[in-house]
Order: sequence, then C-alpha cells, then structure tokens
Amino acid sequence: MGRVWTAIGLMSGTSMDGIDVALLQTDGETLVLRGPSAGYAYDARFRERLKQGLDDARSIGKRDERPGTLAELERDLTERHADAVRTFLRENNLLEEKIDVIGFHGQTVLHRPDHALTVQIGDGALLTRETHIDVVYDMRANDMIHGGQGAPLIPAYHAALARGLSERGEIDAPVVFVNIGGISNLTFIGGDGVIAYDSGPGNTLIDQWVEAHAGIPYDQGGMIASEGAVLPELAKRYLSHPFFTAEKRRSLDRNDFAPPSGSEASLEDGARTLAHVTAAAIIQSARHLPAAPATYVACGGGRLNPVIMRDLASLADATGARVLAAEALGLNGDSMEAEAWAYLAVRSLRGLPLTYPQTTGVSHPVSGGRLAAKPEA
Ligand SMILES: Nc1ncnc2c1ncn2[C@@H]1O[C@H](COP(=O)(O)OP(=O)(O)OP(=O)(O)O)[C@@H](O)[C@H]1O
Ligand SMILES: CC(=O)N[C@H]1[C@@H]2OC[C@@H](O2)[C@@H](O)[C@@H]1O[C@H](C)C(=O)O
Repeated sequence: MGRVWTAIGLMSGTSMDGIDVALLQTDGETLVLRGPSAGYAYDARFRERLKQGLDDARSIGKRDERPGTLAELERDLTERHADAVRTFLRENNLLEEKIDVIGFHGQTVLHRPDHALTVQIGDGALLTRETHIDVVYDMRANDMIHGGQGAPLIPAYHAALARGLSERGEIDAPVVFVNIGGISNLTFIGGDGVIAYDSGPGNTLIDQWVEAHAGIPYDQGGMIASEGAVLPELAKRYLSHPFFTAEKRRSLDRNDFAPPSGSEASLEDGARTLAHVTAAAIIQSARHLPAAPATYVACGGGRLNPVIMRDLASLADATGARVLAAEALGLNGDSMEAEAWAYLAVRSLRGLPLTYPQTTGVSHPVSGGRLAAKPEA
C-alpha cells in the first residue's frame, strides 16, 4: 500500500453557520478512512460580519482585492479556523505533529463564474503559522483559470465514497449524492463516470426568509414550514428561473436567488414554499443527467429539514428513485464537505486532479490549491 496521509478538512459554507472540521486518513485516491468530525458555530455577531463581507466583496474586480472590512474579516476568520483546529485536536486527543495537512476552504464571499472570478477569504500562511501544520488552500482558482466554473469540488470525494458503497452492494445505481447546503449540488455516479453541477438554491432562501421575518437563523426541524402551505405561483416563479433550462450548467453564488419580499407570503407559507422549491429544484435539475437516478444520497444541513426531505422523497418516488440520508449508509451528512477538503488537500499535494470537464466544465482534468508550508521547528 502507498503512502497514507492524515488530513484535517475545514469547511465554512454558504450558510455561514460555522466551521465544519473532519479528520481523514487517505491516499487521495481509493483509500478513505473517516475519523472524528465536529462543528463549531459562529456567534451571531460574526455571522453579521460575514454578511457585511459579502456586501463588501461585490466591488471586487481581482481575486486578491480585500475592500471594506474584508482584510480584517479574513484575518479574524482565519484565527477562528485556527481555534477550531486547536479545539478539535484537544477534544480528540490528537497531536498536531501527527497531522500531515489541513485542507482549508475559507469563506466564499463572491462567486462570478461568468467572469472567471471566485473569492474565498482565508489566509493559508496565517493558518499554518498558527497551527504548525501544512495548509492547502485556495483550491477553486486553478479550475477557473482553465475555464471551469470553480465549483462543485466535492464530486471527486463523492466518487471515492461511492466506490466503497457499490463494492458493498449497498445502493442501487445510478446514485446521486445531493448536498442540500445553502446552495444545493448534485454528483451523479453512473456507468460512464461522474457528472456534477449545482442544482439550485438550497437552505439559503429559507434561512434568509426566517431570519428576516422571525429573527432566527434557520427553520429548525422545518417547524415553521410545517405550519404553512405551498404557494404555487411563488414556487413556479423560482422553478421557472432560466438557471434550470440553460444549455450550460452554471455554478451559483449565494445571492443568485433572493428570498420573496415580506408582502408576498405569510411566514409559514413562505417557509413551506421555499422548502418545496429547495426539493423540487433538485429533481428538476436531475433532468439534465444522462440517466434517471435510482438513489439520492442526501447530505448537507437541508437533510435535517423534514419538510424538504418529505417533498424530495415524494418527487423522487414519482421518478422511480428513493432518497436516503447519508447516515443510512454509514456516512456523515454534516461533515462530508469538510471530509472532502481533507481528501482534496491530499490530491493537491500529489498533483492529482481536483476537477474534471464533467464536474465543473474545466477544459481538462486539473489539480489546484496553494501550499502554505508550516514554519520550520
Ligand atoms: N436541524 C435542522 N433543521 C432544519 N434545517 C437545518 C437543521 N440543521 C441545519 N439546517 C439547515 O442547514 C443549513 C446548513 O447546512 P450546511 O452546513 O450543509 O450548509 P453549507 O455547507 O454552509 O452550505 P453550502 O454547501 O452551500 O456551502 C442551515 O443554515 C439550515 O438551513
Ligand atoms: C463557490 C462556492 O463556494 N460554491 C459552493 C456552494 O455551496 C454548495 C455549492 O455551491 C458548491 O458548488 C460549492 O461548495 C461545495 C463544497 C463544492 O465545491 O463541492
């Protein structure tokens, strides 16, 4: 057996709810041994700073610009990631010298694939100084330089997981991994390889809706949505967006879809309608796949919203497919993205591809990421 790396993955996603941390032992190819994981929530004040950062980022023209509050925010975000690593190591009785690399996503503050511009704040050099562990970061940029959408990057990891599952005969193929995050994305594992793309708005619409109209960060357990009814015209307005019928699959920015205005629906009906839109967008986008999926493996926080999951199961059933939460297959739907960043960091160190023409539209398989090497002891 070849070399095995011990990697930590760090993910701060478009929901901006906190930092997901996961440990993986992997060769960056077929060997994947999942270790402990954790989530460290941002406080409300820092979430507000992140939202301000998204506004400040709108004026960015070149990816290294840090207008407004972004320079200070990037430093503080990185310090929080260093704290998360230190806490994770302590909570799991791990020694930093036993960790070969950290895969550091940072926080996407701007994503404009049509302009080959994607910006994730996160200072790899600062993180390695703070943790004394090598850091691979900025993993989306090279894909865009070669014509890709810069996202999604998780498909290479989904493919590694799927190999294990199909060897154990646990799922009916074709399988689709669906990440129901702030934005949702699909990874199709079929006979002729992997196909992936963003499938539409995810939790971000519900989150913004309940934050604006109930002052809470998300609809826990879908409690509010369960009190409401789907408004067909409002749902249709979202599901008839040209994103779904465009010839070319596009990756999404958090702000590509906006929540309804407060006058268009009650709190409950708005939450219910947006939960339906989240589920229906997945099935609608799956129509672009080369074959109808037989199994959807749901990961990401949206799988914890029963209203989304009920609609998804019902809509998938109508196409002959079933929906499983990642946990039903012994996977962890909360830590999967952080696991992926650990996996991709090892692939980056080995110069292996992170993205492919059929996952981001990149011209050819390309690796990516920048290495911030730990300071000499
Ligand atoms: N118990 C719950 N009930 C309902 N919704 C939940 C629950 N827990 C999490 N969520 C939803 O999941 C979201 C977080 O999901 P996740 O962490 O997968 O998003 P993300 O990784 O930030 O997004 P992306 O994948 O787009 O980067 C929360 O903002 C919330 O909308
Ligand atoms: C630019 C960016 O951060 N995109 C995210 C977002 O969140 C979900 C979806 O859109 C996905 O394409 C991507 O993140 C996941 C982790 C990915 O790159 O696979």
